[in-house]
Amino acid sequence: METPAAPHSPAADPATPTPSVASVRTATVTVTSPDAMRDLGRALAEQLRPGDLVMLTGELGAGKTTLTRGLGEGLGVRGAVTSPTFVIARVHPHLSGGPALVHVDAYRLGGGLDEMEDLDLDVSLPDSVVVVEWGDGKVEELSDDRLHVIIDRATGDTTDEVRIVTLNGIGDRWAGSDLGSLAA
Ligand SMILES: Nc1ncnc2c1ncn2[C@@H]1O[C@H](COP(=O)(O)OP(=O)(O)OP(=O)(O)O)[C@@H](O)[C@H]1O
Ligand SMILES: [Mg+2]
Repeated sequence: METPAAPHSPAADPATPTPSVASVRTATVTVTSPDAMRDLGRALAEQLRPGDLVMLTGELGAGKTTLTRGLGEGLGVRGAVTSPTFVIARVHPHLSGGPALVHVDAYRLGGGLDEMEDLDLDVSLPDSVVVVEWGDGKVEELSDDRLHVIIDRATGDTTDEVRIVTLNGIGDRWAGSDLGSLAA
């Protein structure tokens, strides 16, 4: 991954400062196919680290699981990511010592945090990347910091495959993040 030039870089002209991408903590990406959604997941995985919470918001069939599939591929975890409909959470261990992916379908999780901890997942959440579908209003308390990903179908879309994906990094964790690079 490219490192942005330091502010004092001799190459930078002080008269025409370029805005620092490091401060971007929100981004909007237009995704035009399921494959592109997967690619976005792979790219996003490069920015994730152990302890991160990713909350996915979007209607039925928006593409939450498709994005998570790309995340799993990008992270390098075991097992294909599928819809966790019949289990509340599925753990995908990392293949070579990195963070596991914990994929949660919070739809039937009534109480939120307490139940999540009661699931007895046999994995340490601070050492994992936790991705939650249908978690709005239920899992925010798991962490002060979270990446909220909102997937909307484009209105008036004729192909029915266009999605507008908005990423909002919330909390100190995301303050210096480079989400803007995902929109490139
Ligand atoms: N741009 C796109 N991104 C993602 N999926 C798309 C896109 N265009 C079409 N699709 C299709 O929409 C469906 C998305 O399914 P997916 O399981 O990822 O949605 P979901 O948001 O997880 O749904 P659920 O709420 O049921 O869990 C797939 O059938 C996929 O092929
Ligand atoms: Mg899903």
